[in-house]
Amino acid sequence: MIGVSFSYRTEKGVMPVLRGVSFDAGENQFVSIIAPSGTGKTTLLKIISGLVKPDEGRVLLMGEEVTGPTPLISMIYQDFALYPWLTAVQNVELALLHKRLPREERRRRAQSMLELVGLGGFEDYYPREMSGGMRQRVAIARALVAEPVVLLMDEPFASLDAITAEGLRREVLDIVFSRESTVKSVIMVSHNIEEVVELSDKVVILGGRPATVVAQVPIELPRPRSSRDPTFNEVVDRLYSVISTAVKEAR
Ligand SMILES: Nc1ncnc2c1ncn2[C@@H]1O[C@H](COP(=O)(O)OP(=O)(O)OP(=O)(O)O)[C@@H](O)[C@H]1O
Repeated sequence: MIGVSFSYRTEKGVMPVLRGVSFDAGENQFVSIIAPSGTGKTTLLKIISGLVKPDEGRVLLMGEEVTGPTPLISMIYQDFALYPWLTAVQNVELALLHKRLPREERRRRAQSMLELVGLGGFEDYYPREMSGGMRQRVAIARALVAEPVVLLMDEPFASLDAITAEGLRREVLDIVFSRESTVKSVIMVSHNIEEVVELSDKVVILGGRPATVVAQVPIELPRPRSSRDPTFNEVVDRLYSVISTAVKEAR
């Protein structure tokens, strides 16, 4: 559960960014956050992950307050954030260093996560030898191997070409909610309304300055979802109109 307010303090003064932003991400729920650029989505993810402290309010994870970075919350970034001088398996192993496991066990867990994301056989590839889609799969494996309860994703498909993004989107739910994954909730920031409808159980719309939650919209389409389905497009159109009305009113 999240309920926070936050301002940046710079030499230019105090800039309120989030005001009373509050929502829940339940068990087995995929929640998307959608908002105009500069509204504070990335700031909100930093607060949820414990990297930034809210001025007011708190983030509760299974009833416990998040007071700093925790292995229970993993993050995936738009630009993958892999170390170029490490191989795929070494990048994934990095997320296990805090666990003080024997080296072989670390390697075994990293390898099995790479298999889960479809990269079995590519363990020794360096990021530069992989496509964007493969790099993002490594980042997903690295996020999952830490055994998080919550997975945060900051525009995870935005750097991928359309076809690669479509393929990875189709698989991502099966991967993050698979038996091998410990993830219970996913919170994704996205600008892409079709993507949000394809993946989400709930959409949280932020708007205004400072940003507040202007609407929360459940997406109740059966899965698997296809953008070629007319009811899918009706939901997309409805969400577009909710977003434009709500964001306009919040200005
Ligand atoms: N470290 C910082 N110091 C001061 N102001 C900041 C800092 N980081 C972000 N901001 C400001 O806070 C506001 C929210 O930024 P944030 O990056 O969270 O928005 P966003 O919704 O993720 O944007 P985008 O969609 O463009 O990525 C912006 O006006 C930005 O200029």
